[in-house]
Amino acid sequence: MPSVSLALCDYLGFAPTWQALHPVVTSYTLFYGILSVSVVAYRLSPLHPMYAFPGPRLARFSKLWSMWVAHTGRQFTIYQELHEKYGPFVRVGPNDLSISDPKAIPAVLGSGGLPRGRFYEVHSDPNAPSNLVVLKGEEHSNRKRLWKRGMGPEALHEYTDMMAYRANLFLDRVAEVPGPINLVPWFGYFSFDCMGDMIFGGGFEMLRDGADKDGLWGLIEGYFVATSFLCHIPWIAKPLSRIPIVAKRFVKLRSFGAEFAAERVKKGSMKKDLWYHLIDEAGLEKQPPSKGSVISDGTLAIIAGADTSARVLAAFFYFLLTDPVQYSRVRNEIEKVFAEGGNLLDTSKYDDLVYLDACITETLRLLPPVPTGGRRRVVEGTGGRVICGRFVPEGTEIYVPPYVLQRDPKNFSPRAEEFWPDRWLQKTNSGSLKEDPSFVLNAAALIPFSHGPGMCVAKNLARQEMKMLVCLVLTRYDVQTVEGFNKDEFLSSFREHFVMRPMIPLNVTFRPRESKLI
Ligand code: HEM
Repeated sequence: MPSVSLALCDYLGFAPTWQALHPVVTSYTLFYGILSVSVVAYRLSPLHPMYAFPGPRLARFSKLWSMWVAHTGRQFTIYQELHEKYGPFVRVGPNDLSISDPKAIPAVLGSGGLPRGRFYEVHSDPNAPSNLVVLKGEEHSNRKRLWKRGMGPEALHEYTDMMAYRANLFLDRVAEVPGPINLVPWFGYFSFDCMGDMIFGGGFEMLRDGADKDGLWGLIEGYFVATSFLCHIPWIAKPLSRIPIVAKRFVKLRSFGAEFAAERVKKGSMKKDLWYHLIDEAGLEKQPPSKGSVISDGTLAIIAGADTSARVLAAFFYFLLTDPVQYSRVRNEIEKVFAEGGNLLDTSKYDDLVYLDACITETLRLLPPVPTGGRRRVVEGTGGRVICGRFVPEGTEIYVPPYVLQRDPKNFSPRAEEFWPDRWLQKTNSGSLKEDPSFVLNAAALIPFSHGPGMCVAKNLARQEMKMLVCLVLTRYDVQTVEGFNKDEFLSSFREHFVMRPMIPLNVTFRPRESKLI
């Protein structure tokens, strides 16, 4: 081989340079070759502290396996199959574990559990202040206090009018569009507009345009695809972010946030929107947050909030539209709760929509928008952790995957893989199944919003937003999937890049109906 390259260099006229470089190149190649072989041998050997955990051989020695899995977008089903094969602990990377034992939920995600892993480093913009998801410890709790104020019952009440405006606009716009409508982007327009109003006092107008004209949604989807790869090699994220062409998504996202924030500050707001709470306009904090950190958090809210809610709405309508019995039950319940002349925007009645609530919960169980979840880390220097009776060495990153837990018959039985909202009503009614020993409902294993200190701040907001739109749509329209819609194909088209989304349209028709509700 060296003689071939020498001959080639000679032919090209590089021979003297090559001769000088040859020993250096050979030493480096040898050094890195031996190093790589030793690392791989160590990772596969019984000397590695993770040796006892079973898992695919390729995953044990290289991150390339995880990157391949991320590339398929089927990480959630691949992990489910691995757990079926290997049991509750699976080694899914050289130093990565996936645990599907519900007892791991408090141990890993709960307070006193583990901090977020290096996974999240790629979600941090190196040129902007950290957002909530990247902060740790006390800094995280301090910032979360502001978020909690912005998501409390009083604040939610304040957002109702904004949501109602967008939900009504949705109804008007779908009636104007000729022919069948693909619900997937339209739910996106709705939830992006809601988030924009709530955080920055408006500005997106995707529903009005019937399009994502500024490419914001596309930008976020691309961001999720990129980060779902990079989170497996977070050490590369920082150097990459210095390359302008790679960093452009961050820069664009940041400038979106900054532009909307500038507009919000200029216009002010008559409402106590989320910005009001995050920037602490009420002056409740000893140390008010910087404008930069609020821009980072506002951008995070768009990234974390719009896509997720839109995906749940699409999944919810999919289940309902493919099951006429459930569809009628939900609509009948809405009409009963609001009775004649009732106001569908009266959110205080939403707690009475028990069956609708069960349907939303069942959707979140079967298709959680963040199906594998973010990793947590056993921090170096802590000496490791015992989790569910097994010693886990320091430096390990741990998944507790919602999709796997929520479809496990040990947690939800019978019909673990089926849409069966009634399972959620057995605990409130003295349902006949409650006494049946084969009936299992382990509500603690339901974690679509995660659990513990890193849990979603906005789960009540998300539920309220979904309920409002469902109430309005189902009472004003008869909605049907178009002829030829293939329900199995739609279901198997879901792909995960941190957030899970369907890759084919959910085409429907809207037929107006008479309703006495307003
Ligand atoms: C159905 C809709 C939603 C789902 C399923 C969902 C799910 C999640 C999950 C699983 C996490 C934890 C991620 C992790 O730690 O690995 C999370 C965190 C978060 N979510 Fe949501 N989310 C939803 C809607 C929203 C909305 C509407 C907003 C914003 C207005 C939002 C803002 C956040 C924030 C700020 C965090 C970080 C919390 C923290 O670090 O303490 N989410 N969400």
